[in-house]
Amino acid sequence: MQIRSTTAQDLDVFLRTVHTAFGRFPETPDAHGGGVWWSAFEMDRGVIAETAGRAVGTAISYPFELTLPGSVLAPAAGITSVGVLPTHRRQGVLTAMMRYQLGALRDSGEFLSVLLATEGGIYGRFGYGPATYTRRMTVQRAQSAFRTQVHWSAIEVLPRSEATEIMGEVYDRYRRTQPGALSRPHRWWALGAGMPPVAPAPRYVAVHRDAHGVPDGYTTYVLDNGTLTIDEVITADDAVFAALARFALDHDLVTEVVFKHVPTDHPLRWVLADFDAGPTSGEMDWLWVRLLDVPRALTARGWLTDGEIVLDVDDPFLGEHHRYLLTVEGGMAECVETTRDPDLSLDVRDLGSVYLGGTTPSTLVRAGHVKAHGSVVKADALFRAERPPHCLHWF
Ligand SMILES: CC(=O)SCCNC(=O)CCNC(=O)[C@H](O)C(C)(C)COP(=O)(O)OP(=O)(O)OC[C@H]1O[C@@H](n2cnc3c(N)ncnc32)[C@H](O)[C@@H]1OP(=O)(O)O
Repeated sequence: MQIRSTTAQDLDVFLRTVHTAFGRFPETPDAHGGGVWWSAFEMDRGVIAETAGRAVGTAISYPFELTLPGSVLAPAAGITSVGVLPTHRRQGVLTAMMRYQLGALRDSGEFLSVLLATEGGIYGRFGYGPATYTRRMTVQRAQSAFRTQVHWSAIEVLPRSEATEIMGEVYDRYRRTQPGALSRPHRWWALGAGMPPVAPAPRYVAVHRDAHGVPDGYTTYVLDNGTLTIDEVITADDAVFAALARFALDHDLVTEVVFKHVPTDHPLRWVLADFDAGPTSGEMDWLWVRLLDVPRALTARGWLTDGEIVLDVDDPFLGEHHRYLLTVEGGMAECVETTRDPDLSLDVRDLGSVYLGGTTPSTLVRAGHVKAHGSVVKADALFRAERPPHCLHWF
């Protein structure tokens, strides 16, 4: 078997192979080559596995910016379209592609990689840990009174085709403040790549404007048989979120509103007068994080609490084991190798899970994955983020 990087000439064979791996026929792109989930690929970022000159496996990465705690923007390679032909599975093709791809990313200076996993059992062995979570919230309109009245007069409903630029701008402001959020490059919006609501699927877009008429929030939704389903509410302002939620809940012909993606501990539940009016369900992992360079990743993120901690980090896939002293002062961290006794011994995949603050080290200690050599209270306080990380981007 051979693994090689792809070029623009490989697009057809890449798509044929990945569609066969997923058992799906490709959709037809629009006249400009866009409108399908893969249209924003950069083909020089892909890999193909071949046996006897025939493609049997694929993977590619997007050059994202990931928002870290402390509103720090960091480059992150978003791996996607991982597929191995049904006839070639469980023979180490994915393992070989991962080794090639993670090695190439490290060589090019990347220190973080992210992905969305189709199955929870695949990526831990490669050093990825689940790091953001999402769930749905369903509010019955009849029970939807807010504790404090909210007005939404500054909202306008636009056709999807007229809202692309506004959505791109509002999304970009939002994602800079939300730990766990990913950039959506202009090319991605322009080509209508991805999945609904960003792909040109039938959706309405409600845009909220501030006192100067500048868009500061939007929501994309569709109403079917009394259920108004909201794909995403995008704003950096919680009051605007409440206004857009009220708009949806005040919509005629609606019996319930389903917010498809809300982060853990979102204030919407508390905005409702009746706490039980916003039950949540369908909690799932979303973004998985892999640290490719532990000191660079740890010193890149912002920190809310001063302190120091010694981490003994095992990386079985890359065959590495290092002990680091992390010292945080004034929100900035230093990270150096040390021989001091560790506070925590952990696998790099578990470090990926706590990195954005979405999972506490103590949860993983209680799960038996992470070993604490003493109290874990300090580690929990250190890794906390300003708010639970959340990612809405599908790729
Ligand atoms: C980021 C993304 O793109 S997610 C998309 C992932 N792709 C898919 O779901 C498409 C359908 N599935 C596939 O194409 C393939 O089955 C893949 C890509 C998931 C796995 O490819 P393979 O070449 O079979 O993996 P490989 O042989 O390298 O397996 C490595 C190890 O992972 C395990 N593994 C592989 N797939 C799975 C799985 N779905 N669930 C649990 N374990 C798995 C294997 O058992 C093996 O374990 P071992 O080392 O203990 O023997």
